[in-house]
Amino acid sequence: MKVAVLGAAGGIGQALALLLKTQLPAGSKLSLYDIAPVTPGVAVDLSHIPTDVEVKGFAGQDPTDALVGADVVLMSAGVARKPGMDRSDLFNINAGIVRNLMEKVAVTCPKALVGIITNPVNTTVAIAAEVLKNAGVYDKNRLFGITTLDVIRSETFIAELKGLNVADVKVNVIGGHSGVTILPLLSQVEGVTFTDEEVAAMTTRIQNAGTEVVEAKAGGGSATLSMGQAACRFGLSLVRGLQGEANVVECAYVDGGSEHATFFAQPILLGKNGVEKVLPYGDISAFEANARDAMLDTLKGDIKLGVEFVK
Ligand SMILES: NC(=O)C1=CN([C@@H]2O[C@H](COP(=O)(O)OP(=O)(O)OC[C@H]3O[C@@H](n4cnc5c(N)ncnc54)[C@H](O)[C@@H]3O)[C@@H](O)[C@H]2O)C=CC1
Ligand SMILES: O=C([O-])CC(=O)C(=O)O
Repeated sequence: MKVAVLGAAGGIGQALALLLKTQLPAGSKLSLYDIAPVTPGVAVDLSHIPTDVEVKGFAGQDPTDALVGADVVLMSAGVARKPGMDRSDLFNINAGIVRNLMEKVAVTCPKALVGIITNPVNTTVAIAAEVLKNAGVYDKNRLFGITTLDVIRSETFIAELKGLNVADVKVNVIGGHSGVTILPLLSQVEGVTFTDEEVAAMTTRIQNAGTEVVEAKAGGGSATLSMGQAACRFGLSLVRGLQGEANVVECAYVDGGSEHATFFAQPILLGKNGVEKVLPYGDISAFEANARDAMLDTLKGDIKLGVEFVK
């Protein structure tokens, strides 16, 4: 199994690479790419950790060498938010970065499962899809916007509020990955009841959790360590699916035939070809149905921006 991380010298990339070096199945290969010249050194550093995962690092303008033979590509290349910015403010720089990297993915490892971390995810995933379509290699089951950070935040915050063991808390987060498009389905969390006030406050906290980190880091970037953990969880789930493990389910932002929008985050069953099955997200409360319907214009606008950028 070969996993490539693009943007590997950054805050997320280094945390993710460390977690993958220690958690990928024995015999895996980890390929690190970033434009930053330090990247081969990051790989040498990691290679001194005694696990059976071979690490190689690549720097420079061309990711091709890092992508050859990749089964999974996780992309966090790009710029991060500073206080006062919205995720959509990253579009101007990150749209071109994602397009250029995806053009290389399309040529070098068109069958790889690709997980996009780079913001604004609602838009960058649409960009990635258009690039793959233009290259004639698009498979909607192999492209994912990684929204796992919204899931792990939800699990953490709910466990804290309700005094639960976080390992027992499971929650689906649907929609997209910014502001009102992030919708945790609190009504489905087993063994927990929330007052209306708690639902409103918890939903807002989860939607604003990225900003919480951006403000706390005071100009030093956005979530990197929790995102490293989230991307590792999702990347390992992709690998487990590829290896034929049964019942691997994650929420992700996919082109899954949703009635709501071309791309929509919801639970998916992962398998040997990526998305095995898009799962229904189940019954939701009136509050959640309202929030879902209210987000759709924003989400569709974000997607359109990505499609038009490539056209
Ligand atoms: N999906 C999600 O839930 C989350 C997404 N993010 C996003 O992830 C992205 C990365 O965040 P950080 O790692 O904190 O940023 P960072 O600035 O620490 O790292 C980004 C890395 O990308 C590299 N890079 C820039 N252009 C590149 C190119 N053309 N090819 C290869 N590498 C390139 C930079 O050299 C840098 O090492 C941001 O867009 C951020 O908004 C952040 C947190 C959560
Ligand atoms: O908020 C940001 O800019 C980074 C991000 O996507 C998150 O932490 O959820």
